[in-house]
Amino acid sequence: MNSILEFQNVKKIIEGKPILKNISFVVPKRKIVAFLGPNGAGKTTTLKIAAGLLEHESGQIIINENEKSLYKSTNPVMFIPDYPLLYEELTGFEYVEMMIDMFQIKKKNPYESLYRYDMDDELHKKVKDLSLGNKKKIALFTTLLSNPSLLLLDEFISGIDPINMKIIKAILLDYVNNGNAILLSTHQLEVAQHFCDTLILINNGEILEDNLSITLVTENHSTLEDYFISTLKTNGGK
Ligand SMILES: Nc1ncnc2c1ncn2[C@@H]1O[C@H](COP(=O)(O)OP(=O)(O)OP(=O)(O)O)[C@@H](O)[C@H]1O
Repeated sequence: MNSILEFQNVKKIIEGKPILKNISFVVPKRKIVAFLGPNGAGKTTTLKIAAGLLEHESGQIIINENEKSLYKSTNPVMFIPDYPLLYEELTGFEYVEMMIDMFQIKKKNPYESLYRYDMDDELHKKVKDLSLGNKKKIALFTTLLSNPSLLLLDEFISGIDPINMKIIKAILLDYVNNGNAILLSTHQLEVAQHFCDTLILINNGEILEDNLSITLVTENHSTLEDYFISTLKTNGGK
């Protein structure tokens, strides 16, 4: 099996307006896929549909080779929004404990990989007093506890300093190398260029490019930003 997520002609209408116009794309196994597009292109809507948080009008969504409505086992797809919603009054540690209970994590030591997040002292603070970077690290740690095969990240890599970015990158790389995949929406093209394997480009609810190698893009354009701007221009801007 090579793909973890497949959208086939998925259509979404909101308030009578077509937001996704029969979109099709694939997220392959063991890849970090950059989901790129201008503001309002349809990225968050797509991620929410893939996560099961929004319904779609027509088309098929295949996850791990099962049609979405059929999957029943532990949730294979997890979504982290641009601003993680955590319980602000709990300490970081209490929040982690609560999620371990909630997901009924049966691992011998669910805290085993927590050291990688380098949060020792921070976990004793209330979530509301943590920096955005540390909130994102807690969201990532607790999300990965349930062993999803697909991680959907909406603007996750913004607002993270270079040290935390290095930590997060290493964790996410190990995650995909273990046979999983990530679909990551971002406007930070420089980060995407060095972090992602392939890209999907969406504009105005239509897929302009699917499964395009970022190495190939940067061979033909000086940067991902250059590719993004010129491709959108060719396709009539926003
Ligand atoms: N609940 C809603 N009601 C009305 N319109 C909506 C709703 N949700 C999304 N839209 C519209 O759908 C379109 C796509 O929105 P979406 O948030 O998916 O875009 P995006 O690519 O994630 O944008 P951004 O990069 O700015 O986050 C936009 O025109 C947006 O206004």
